[in-house]
Amino acid sequence: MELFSYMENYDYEQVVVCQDKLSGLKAIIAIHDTTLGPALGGTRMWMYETEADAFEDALRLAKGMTYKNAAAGLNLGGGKTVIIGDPRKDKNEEMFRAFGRYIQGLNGRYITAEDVGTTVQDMDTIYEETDYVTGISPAFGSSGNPSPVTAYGVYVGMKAAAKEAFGTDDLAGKTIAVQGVGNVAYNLCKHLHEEGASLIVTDINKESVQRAVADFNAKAVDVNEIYSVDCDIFAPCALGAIINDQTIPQLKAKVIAGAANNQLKEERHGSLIHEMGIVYAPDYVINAGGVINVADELNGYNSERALKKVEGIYQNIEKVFDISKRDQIPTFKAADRMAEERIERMRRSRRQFLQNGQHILSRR
Ligand SMILES: NC(=O)C1=CN([C@@H]2O[C@H](COP(=O)(O)OP(=O)(O)OC[C@H]3O[C@@H](n4cnc5c(N)ncnc54)[C@H](O)[C@@H]3O)[C@@H](O)[C@H]2O)C=CC1
Ligand SMILES: CC(C)CC(=O)C(=O)O
Repeated sequence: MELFSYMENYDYEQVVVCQDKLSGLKAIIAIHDTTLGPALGGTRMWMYETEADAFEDALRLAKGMTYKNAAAGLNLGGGKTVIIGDPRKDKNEEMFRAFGRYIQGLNGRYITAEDVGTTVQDMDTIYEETDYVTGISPAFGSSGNPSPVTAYGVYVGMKAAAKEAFGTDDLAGKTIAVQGVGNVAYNLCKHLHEEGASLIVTDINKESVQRAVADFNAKAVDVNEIYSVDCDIFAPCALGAIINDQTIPQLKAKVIAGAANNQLKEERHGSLIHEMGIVYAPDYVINAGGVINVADELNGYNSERALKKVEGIYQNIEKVFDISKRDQIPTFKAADRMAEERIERMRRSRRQFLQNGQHILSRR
């Protein structure tokens, strides 16, 4: 990847590469755009096969956060971090404390939280070194693990997508195929099971599958079967780029509505599923519950206020469908249009987020 031409092409502000030999920290902080405010996005820890894969994931995720925060009506820009390593065996306290010092050095331009492979405990460790972290333990007056709230947002967004596809937002009796039953999707399955939906699940982690089968009477399938099972709704809740040339021909679902970031491998795949008549709930609109929840910490966390805003994902998904039909464009483009119009309106009045005065999260 030619990093500078990629950054120039997609308007990235900053990429910070961090290493700490003692702890083994290898992190890439990507800040895409801070027109709306400080960049907020989670920290993902994953066993990337190559450094190029890690850079690509960080950059794609960071841009996704710009659009997610804009579309959710937040005064936040987009950024994300990836840490290269196995979250099950490479973590140590020094790693996250060193990472926290790198974040503190950005002086509030980037605020982190959880994502795949990181936990509330990791955020608490980061909090030892920097103010610019959210999703930390409620003991600190914070919002805790964002995953259950993300799951609730995906649940209400999925209901809006079902109404568009089936004429009703009642999910009772619907068959939903869930890819990846981790933090978010386990909580999503709880909501769906309680509403009377039938669940088909898969995961590379067998224990996660067994838990979903036991708790929600889910049917388990192999990871490669999930795309072709007979279902009404496909819910991608694992990693990105899974809507692609290999998987699209297998799909039987009428709706795609899931938590995973960057579900479309390329934009053309969003156009392809639109032409096939599949109702696609854009990933960064439907999965914004987590960031809406942690963003509420910037005003002094109030769970009731945050959840009320998360429920608005239902109307936000409906707004995307309205734009798609009005302008005759795929839903992923309608979501981009909604986000870009908000950013442009704000860009006319200010440029990058610069730290002036006391940052609300600043304790030092
Ligand atoms: N945690 C949150 O609040 C938010 C998460 N997201 C996105 O939602 C997705 C899930 O996030 P979490 O639940 O937090 O992560 P997680 O790591 O708890 O769950 C992901 C699950 O997917 C499984 N998985 C990975 N590759 C797979 C594959 N090829 N096939 C089947 N399963 C596979 C993993 O084993 C894991 O159980 C990610 O894309 C994340 O970026 C988006 C917004 C907020
Ligand atoms: C609070 C975080 C989970 C936000 C984030 O990184 C995301 O929505 O992907």
